Amino acid sequence: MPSVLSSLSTTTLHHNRHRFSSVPSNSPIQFTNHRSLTIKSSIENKPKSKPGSIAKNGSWVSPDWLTALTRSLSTTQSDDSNIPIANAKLEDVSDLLGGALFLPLFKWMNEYGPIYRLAAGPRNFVIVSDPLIAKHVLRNYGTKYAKGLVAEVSEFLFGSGFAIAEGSLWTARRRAVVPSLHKKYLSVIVDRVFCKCSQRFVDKLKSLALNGTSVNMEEQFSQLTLDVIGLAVFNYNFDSLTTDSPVIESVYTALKEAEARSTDLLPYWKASSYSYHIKALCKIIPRQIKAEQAVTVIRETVEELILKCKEIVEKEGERINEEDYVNDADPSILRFLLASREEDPSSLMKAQEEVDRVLQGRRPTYEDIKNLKFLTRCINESMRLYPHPPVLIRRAQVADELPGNYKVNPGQDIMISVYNIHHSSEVWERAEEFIPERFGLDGPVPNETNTDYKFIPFSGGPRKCVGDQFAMLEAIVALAIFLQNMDFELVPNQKINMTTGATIHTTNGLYMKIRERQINSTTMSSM
Ligand code: HEM
Repeated sequence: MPSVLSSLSTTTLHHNRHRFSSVPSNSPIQFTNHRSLTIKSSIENKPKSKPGSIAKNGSWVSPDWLTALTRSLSTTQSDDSNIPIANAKLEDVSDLLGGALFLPLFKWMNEYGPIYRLAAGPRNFVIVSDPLIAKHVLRNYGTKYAKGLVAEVSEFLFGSGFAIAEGSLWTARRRAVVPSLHKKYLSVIVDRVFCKCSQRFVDKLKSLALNGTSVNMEEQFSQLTLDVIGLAVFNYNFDSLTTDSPVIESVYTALKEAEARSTDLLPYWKASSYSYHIKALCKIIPRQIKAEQAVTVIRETVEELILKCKEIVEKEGERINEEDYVNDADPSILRFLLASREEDPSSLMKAQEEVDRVLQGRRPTYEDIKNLKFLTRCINESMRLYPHPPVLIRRAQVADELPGNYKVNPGQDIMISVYNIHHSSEVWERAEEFIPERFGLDGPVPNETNTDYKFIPFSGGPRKCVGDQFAMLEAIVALAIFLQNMDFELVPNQKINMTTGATIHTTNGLYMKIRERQINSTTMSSM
């Protein structure tokens, strides 16, 4: 584990490289049957507290100022929770506030175990890195747990939108949206939307390849995603592949603001709803000005889309509820898969061979997807290593006892670190390595149920992502068409730092040299 810790402390993907390799037949990570995976479990493991760093029942030794603050806030309550308290250091906290939120959480998991308490600003969070505790919390949404803090800090962006709504409003919206993402709809948009947008995407890349310039692939994939969601959900052509769109930057800014609000020492933005003076203050604070401008761009775009959509629907004589639209897609599964390309050309070659064999040079159809098994596992494995969002947030509604005999009080904020669960060596063999075969090519596509919450990129329980099939199909089609048409290599010596704005992305982009691929048609047909 020390090597993992040291590589993470650099907070760069560049240093945190994965060695790709295949799983030997005697590996403990195998499908035992077609329904479930056998993977090491972690719940039996007791917290690995360092001697002297924390005392039993949460009293602290050598607390930093933030830990001390938590203590002062909670001294009135007796802590019989059994949950160890992480000793937050100033340097860790600056990482937490300005950089990639999930990296210090991983560091503390290795010090304090699969559950610990952490002070962040005036709040304290219980950080969960164990699949069974995550399962308990996520599945008990609606009875024992709510979204809580997520709704509070994102209200400025989403209003009472679907993703953060609670109670009967959420139930009604979920019931309305889920049926619209059914198989028939998905099979139609594979050709009409995913293939169409991906083809435009590679056509643009081919022209960029002629210039020989380095291409920021993160930006290109973000534009592809925006085009897909515009066309699929709103029947609207953003055409952001050929014209600049301010929406992507605005979404990043707004999500970063939501994340910052969850750990702000002084939640002054909250007071703006009742104090004129503080409201005025928000108008001159640069971070708030930027956030407000971003939200305006997003609102105007969404309003324009809804108007267009209404026109279309009214022509077709149907009614539509404007708040039932969502856009949660993010292409990082693609870009991080590509980032790993340099480290094991054999995985890339295997994926490219599969694409050539299955597609024989044509565009993918819905029926082809189930045969692109290795490509799908590469995406699953990328989502294990780079889950976005890397943390899920819930708030306890009642007193509860978590698996492992940990107690939480009503109102307790909980962060489920998906990143920690996915990177834990207690949960996964060779957790830091990129091994697409770990999921087994002939078994089911991994999800929270068949891995018992060890693999939860789309969350689990009642608030699980409704767009998981949509997102997977989009990624498979886009990547298949990309690999079919292009060869690429990372621009050497670039530092690829991770950051978060609710989801994982890079700080300065991800640059690649790309060129059009020459496919030998005789080789292809002989496969
Ligand atoms: C790779 C892409 C995606 C990932 C990793 C992802 C991940 C997630 C996760 C983790 C949640 C649950 C958050 C929680 O439990 O608190 C979620 C919720 C949601 N996602 Fe996705 N998502 C993706 C793409 C999409 C797409 C394409 C759509 C729509 C077509 C979508 C629609 C939604 C909606 C509506 C919710 C809220 C569900 C609810 O609260 O009941 N997502 N997503």
